[in-house]
Order: sequence, then C-alpha cells, then structure tokens
Amino acid sequence: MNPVIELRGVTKDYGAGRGVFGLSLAVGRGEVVGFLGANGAGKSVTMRLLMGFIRADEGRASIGGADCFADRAAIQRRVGYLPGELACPADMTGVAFLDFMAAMRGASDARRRAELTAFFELDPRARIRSMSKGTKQKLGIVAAFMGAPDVLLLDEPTSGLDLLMQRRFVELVRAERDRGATVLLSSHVLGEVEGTCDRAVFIRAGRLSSEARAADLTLDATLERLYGADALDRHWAAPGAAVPGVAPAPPAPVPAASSKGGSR
Ligand SMILES: Nc1ncnc2c1ncn2[C@@H]1O[C@H](COP(=O)(O)OP(=O)(O)OP(=O)(O)O)[C@@H](O)[C@H]1O
Repeated sequence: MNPVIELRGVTKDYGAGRGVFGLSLAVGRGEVVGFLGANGAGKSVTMRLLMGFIRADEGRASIGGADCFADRAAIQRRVGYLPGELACPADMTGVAFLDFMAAMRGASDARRRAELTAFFELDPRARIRSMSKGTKQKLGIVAAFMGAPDVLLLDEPTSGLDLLMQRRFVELVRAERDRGATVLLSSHVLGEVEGTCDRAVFIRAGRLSSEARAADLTLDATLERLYGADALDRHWAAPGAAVPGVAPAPPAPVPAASSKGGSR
C-alpha cells in the first residue's frame, strides 16, 4: 500500500494518561477508513495532529509525504477538514464563513459549493449564532467538501444531522470514494462506518487497539473492541449503571422453555 495519510509512532502526551501514545496508522490512496473509540480515546487529538494544529511530542504524522506540522500551511489548504465543532466568530453568516474558507484554501468552485448547499438543503445566509446544531454541521460539511479535496479528515461528521441528512452524507462519502478521495472518518455511528468505510481502526485510551473490516462491525463485537472483552459485564456491575433517582429494575427472568412445546 502507498499510504497517503500516515502516522508513525506519534505521541502527544497531555499528562495523567490523556493524549495519544505511539500511534501508527496508514490510510492508502482511495481508502475510506473509520476511526472508532470511546469518548476521550484520542480521535480528535489525532485529527488535530494530522491537520498540524498541534505538534507531536514524538513520531511523525504526514499526508502525501508532507510533514503535518512543518508543512501545516500546505496541509491545511489541501485537506478537507471537518472539525468536531466549528471554530468561527458567532457573528459571521454562513455565506461569509464559506467565502472565508474558500479563500483560505484557494478553492473557489462556486458550482460545487452551490450543489452541496442544495444537496444538504442548507440556507447559509443566516448568522452562525442563530443556526441549529444540524445546520452548523451542514455548513461544516459543505466547507470541508467544496474544494473537492483528495484527502478528507472528518471528525464525527454526522453529529447533529437528522436521518435523511445522515443518509445524504453517506451517499456523498461514497461518491467521494468513487472519485478516489482518501478519507479518515471518526464516528460513534456504526451504520455510517458500515455504509462508507472499507475498514475500521479502533483507539483505546490513546493507543490503537485493533482493526476490523467495516462489514464485520456487529454491535457486540464493536463494544468489545471499544471497551474490552468484559465491557458488558463491567457495565452492569458498575455503580454508575443505575439511572440516578431510579431504582434498578431486577433483571428480567429468562423465559423457561416449555417441555410441552406450545409455541404460538
Ligand atoms: N488541549 C488539551 N489539553 C489537555 N488534555 C487534552 C487536550 N486535548 C485533548 N485532551 C485530552 O486528550 C484525550 C483525548 O481527547 P479527544 O478529544 O481526542 O477524544 P475523542 O476520542 O475525540 O473523544 P470524543 O468521542 O468524546 O469526542 C482526552 O482525555 C482529552 O481530555
């Protein structure tokens, strides 16, 4: 494989076990890879390292052979990045935000921008401050995809999108894959990973833990990969498993199989 996105032994240590540690990961040209991990596992930190927003303590992150930190200006122009949360002045309108992003990336394909805006039924004229969560997310998606980048880093891309828009997003990523784009996509949504990705890599407590074909992501197998083999046992045993103020319900008795048959 000729990797486009590559991490080699990357560590960013925030202390107290927080951060990412010795990450090695390669995404080949035209591959769509899902990046799965529990809350706080290190997905966004990895994305930010790849965008050159933060500098690794150790190891090397590169995209297309360019060092993500040393060549960050070029990386940030070239890569379509959808952050977990849009960072922009709240007073800005959506249109001004898209203009700003297009100017920053030197990408000004007005037709594609209009097509994406229509596809997601987005009216970008409002001030970002007044937009709903899903509308802001659509704005971020249009900004990330409008330059037709050949590399996309998408951090929880369907967060806040309604079901129809989630489906449209899956269709868009499939079209980008057919176009040959290389994509790393973090997600908590199994259907989205199954619908778009070739394979999934798992991160636990800042370390890559396992890898699976997207087609093999059953719920139980994924829970195990995310939290460990005893995940479900630990969940039920944990004091936090009871909903505050609600007495825990006794476990439902398993229906005894009748020896007389009598199925209806
Ligand atoms: N600037 C920072 N300073 C200190 N700790 C940080 C910083 N950024 C991230 N962390 C810590 O690094 C760990 C990984 O965070 P990250 O945001 O990458 O998680 P995530 O996998 O994206 O989680 P989620 O699914 O909740 O979005 C967390 O413990 C987080 O608190």
